[in-house]
Amino acid sequence: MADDGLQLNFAAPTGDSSSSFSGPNVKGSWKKKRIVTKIAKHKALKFGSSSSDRQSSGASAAKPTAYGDIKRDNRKIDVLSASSTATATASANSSTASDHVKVTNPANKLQKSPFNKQPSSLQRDPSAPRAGPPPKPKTFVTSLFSGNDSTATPTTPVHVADVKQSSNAVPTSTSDTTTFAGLGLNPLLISHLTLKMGVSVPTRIQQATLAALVSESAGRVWWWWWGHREWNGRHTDCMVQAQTGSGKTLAYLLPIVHRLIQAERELAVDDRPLLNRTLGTLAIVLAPTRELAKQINTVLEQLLMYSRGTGPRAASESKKDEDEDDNDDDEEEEKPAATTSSTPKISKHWIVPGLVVGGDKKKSEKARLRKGCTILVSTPGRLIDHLKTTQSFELGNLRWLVLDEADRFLELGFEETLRELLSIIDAKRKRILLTSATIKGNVQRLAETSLKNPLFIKAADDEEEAEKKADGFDLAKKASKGKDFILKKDAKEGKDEEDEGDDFWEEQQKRIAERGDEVVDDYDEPDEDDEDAMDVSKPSNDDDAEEMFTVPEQLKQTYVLAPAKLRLVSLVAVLRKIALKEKPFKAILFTDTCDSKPDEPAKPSLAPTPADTLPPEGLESPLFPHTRIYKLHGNLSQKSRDVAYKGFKTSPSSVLICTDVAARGLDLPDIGHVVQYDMPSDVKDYVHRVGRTARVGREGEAVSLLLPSEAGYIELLGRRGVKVGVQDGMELLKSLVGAEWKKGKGKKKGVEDWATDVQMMFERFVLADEKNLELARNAFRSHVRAYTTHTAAEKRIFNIKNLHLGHVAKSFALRDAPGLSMGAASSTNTKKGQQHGEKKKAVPNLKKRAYQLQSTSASASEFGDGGVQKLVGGTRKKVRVLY
Ligand SMILES: Nc1ncnc2c1ncn2[C@@H]1O[C@H](COP(=O)(O)OP(=O)(O)OP(=O)(O)O)[C@@H](O)[C@H]1O
Repeated sequence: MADDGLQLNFAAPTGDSSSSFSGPNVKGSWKKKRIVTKIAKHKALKFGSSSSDRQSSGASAAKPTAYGDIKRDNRKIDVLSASSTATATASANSSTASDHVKVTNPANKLQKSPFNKQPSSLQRDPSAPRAGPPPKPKTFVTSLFSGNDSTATPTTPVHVADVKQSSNAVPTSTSDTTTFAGLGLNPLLISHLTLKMGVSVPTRIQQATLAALVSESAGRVWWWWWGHREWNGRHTDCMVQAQTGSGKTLAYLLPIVHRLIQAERELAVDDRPLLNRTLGTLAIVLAPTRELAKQINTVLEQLLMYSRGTGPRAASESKKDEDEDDNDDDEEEEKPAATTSSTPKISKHWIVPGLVVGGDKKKSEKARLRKGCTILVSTPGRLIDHLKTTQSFELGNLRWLVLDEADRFLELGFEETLRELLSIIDAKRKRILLTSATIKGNVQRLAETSLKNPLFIKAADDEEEAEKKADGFDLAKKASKGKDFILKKDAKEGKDEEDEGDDFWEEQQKRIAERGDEVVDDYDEPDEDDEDAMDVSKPSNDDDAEEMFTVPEQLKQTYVLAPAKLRLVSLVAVLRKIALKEKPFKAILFTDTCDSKPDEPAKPSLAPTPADTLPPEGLESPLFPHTRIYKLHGNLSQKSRDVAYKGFKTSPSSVLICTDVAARGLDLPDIGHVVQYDMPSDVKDYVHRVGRTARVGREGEAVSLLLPSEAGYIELLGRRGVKVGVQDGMELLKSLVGAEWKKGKGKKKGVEDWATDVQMMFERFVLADEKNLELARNAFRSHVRAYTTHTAAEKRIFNIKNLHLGHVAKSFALRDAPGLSMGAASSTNTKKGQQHGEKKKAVPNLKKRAYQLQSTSASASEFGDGGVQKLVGGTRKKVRVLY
């Protein structure tokens, strides 16, 4: 091991943490002691020093544990079969459980974690020579496996989640009413979808939206086009909800394109179409992130190739326009689109896609808008910008507005912006669609106040319901918590259950009127005197807290309870395990924040190079052979974002370290794994994050790393319909064996040694350079800051007062917790908000939550016994701001 002034010690800190620091120079005997300790530990690990050994050596309180006996059988993930009454040990012995995930209730039984080793002196081989008290080492001594939080090791399984059939897959059984043709989709589109896009059967949500928005008699197109708002009975607007990866993008694009084609045909006079791009923008699709907007635009471009075959004019229109528009040449004549003989012909193509997103050149966007973009995909900030500054942006004929990931807009503080936008186009609009896998109360509120008599369209969750749908277009009509209104068969004939629906909306209106303006307090510290509020097993009072979610059933979700000191090595272990098992593989690694400075990685790089050299084009780390690691977060330049995203997509084996900027909508079919190093600040984001894998019926796995103190999160997820099984933490660490940056570093003796070595590699890497150190410190601060931003429902679990900052520092490869300045990020966020034209009041009130903590290396060291409590002296208000 390179001499970095640091030695390892598996002895746990005693009550007096300072004893771990300085002492007389007894180097020789210390080394000897360490060797002896290691031998004893190695023996214990290798030859079955299990609970009984530990009990006899002072660990008598430790019970057999659900995860963690190192000598246990070699199952990869601890995917356990369990009944509600089986004990964890029984579960562990089940051998046929590989298809099951054991879901435990962490709040049930708590016991010691194997992560939390007894002092190594207690494990010493009694025959080992030892004279007198152990000498105190001169150097800084640390152990990953002692002094860990062992408060919440789950043991009692409460639910077995059988892996069912894929729930977001394309249905296998079809009938007339569940095919594109049966649903009345334009034949041009059907043949294009089948021949060119590999889409031959609609997914359930596509069936539902097509049934609602397409199955109209052709004659109605006239009425629709010329301004009859309520052409489909009474419903003009829709909310569309379906699981992640269930095909929502085509679910809303297909009806739009279909309608435009129909309108073109209906309105042609003597084969001369009346419609052309000079009508301006007829449909706008808004996406919360640039990557998602680009992805939607790509799908749209592919779809609009329907009429071209070999002459994809519209698809290349954007690119061509960009080039032309850069020269500001807007004199271009419309040219007829080429068609192939294999697809039905239309005389001229006029549906032109357009993309305007932040980070792109505004000048060329303006020129494109001036020429006319029939369907425009945009991010909200840039759209507002054009609405305000681009005079030639024609919206007089706008017929559709789609908010993809609608709830995300509201979270980002765009509610006012959206209302502004809706009010601008309200007089002209014909249809607004809100879509998401998670439609929260805030979206419903927006719908209540801004949508006209909306339909709630939800995909059937199971085959049975899908079958029902085949019989009669079930459309969940209106949403209320836990209550859907299903349109019966006769809805198709124009008889829906509108009375019931109207009552619902009237009630909602009343509720809003009674409630008055809501004051949102965005840092609601849980009241510790309120027992209910602090009890994780009880539902929160949060208005949205008990919303139920569904995730794809074929998605295997597990969690690992890793004490803070072991979080970093556990993360490496998770990724190594994937890398060793699957070649090639793609994984997304979510972290909670990016650093506040541009172009710095969200976390210390997973490669042994200076942290800020994790470049857009990625790096390979010897820890994960043949795997390229990329980073993506909102503070990167657009160019870096594009390069990183493209690199991640095209590399055979790759990991994308990212923030929630990649949580929504991104569709990469080959992502097999999602890893969460930090939990998102809202359960619904958990659903979106894990939804990056297991798309359209494919397999996928999601692993979350939780602190023992956060174990209540699993119960909370369970209450919201998301069942997560447990993984064996110590078992997982076995994949660290062989992990090193340089070969030949001496014989490793056990998993703990490997884990410690990996941790040391990171720490040395961070210590090697002041810049790395600062990056790691920033990441630590960002993390602690982000920890305070959980929703009210989760603050009981993610309570900053539970954190041991010294241990948390370890998870950032720091040896001591740096000082915290909680207000530091507000400026970044504020800037961001302003950049998006956000009103001041919509900016999260960071000032309120930005209490400042002062730490010293002694009090916040991993050896200190204090977490935040010590630093804040019990309550936040008493904190002194020292710098
Ligand atoms: N009918 C279909 N048959 C086969 N594949 C489909 C079908 N419809 C969509 N897909 C594919 O499914 C994938 C996921 O689609 P999409 O991104 O629209 O899902 P989503 O529901 O919007 O997911 P998220 O909620 O995560 O944004 C895409 O790769 C798309 O090409």
